[in-house]
Amino acid sequence: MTATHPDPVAAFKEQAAIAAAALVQDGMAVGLGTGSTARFVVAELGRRVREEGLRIKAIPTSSVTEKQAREVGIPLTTFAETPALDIAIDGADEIEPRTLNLIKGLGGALLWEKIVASAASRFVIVADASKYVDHLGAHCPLPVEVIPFGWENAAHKLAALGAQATPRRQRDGSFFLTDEKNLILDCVFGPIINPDALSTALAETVGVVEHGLFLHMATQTITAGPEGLRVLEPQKS
Ligand SMILES: O=C[C@H](O)[C@H](O)[C@H](O)COP(=O)(O)O
Repeated sequence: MTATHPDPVAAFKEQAAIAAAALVQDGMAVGLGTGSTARFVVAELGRRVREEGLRIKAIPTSSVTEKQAREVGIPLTTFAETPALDIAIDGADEIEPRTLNLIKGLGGALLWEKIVASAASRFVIVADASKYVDHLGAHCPLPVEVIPFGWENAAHKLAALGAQATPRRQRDGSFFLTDEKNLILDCVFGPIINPDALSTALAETVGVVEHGLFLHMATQTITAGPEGLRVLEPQKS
């Protein structure tokens, strides 16, 4: 299958997605990511299930992806049935190319995404080449999922860590709610020089359920851009 999308950035996403979907083999348990790039992965895996008889079972990372997976005919499983996954394939908002540390969650699915990624032997990221940055936080806010009760208190604590924290809202002004009915605080930290320290501080913040720093998790990134496909693995420090 080759990428066909008329929009060039979407075509790069589709190209990366098709290359990553080719890593999935018969019998695998697969984590299905969320977002505009992961959407192409789910579409391609669905095509392989229908046209090539690929036998897989999958766990989706959001209700949106679950709906798409059902529509394209991918059999779903649960962690009760399948506690470990062979591979998870997902998008990213920012990628640090040396470590493959990531920011994820601009689509609001970071909590289920991190659970699924942590259950997978291989965590493959698909993206267009514009997602590479020198330092995480350079362009994107860091999404932080917090429980609704006392979210202002959590925002205050995040401000003390250096963030400008804004609750994500929908077009009608109401709060955006995650699949777990939590809120997202979009936190502008600027370039994050020590992501490990920030990750630890966020994990210790009461009221924070999870955050969008995915550190030391990605085993491979597959990106596509004007220079073609690029496959990276984390460099040993
Ligand atoms: O919550 C959303 C996810 O982390 C997405 O995988 C991420 O935002 C990348 O999405 P996209 O492929 O649409 O840029």
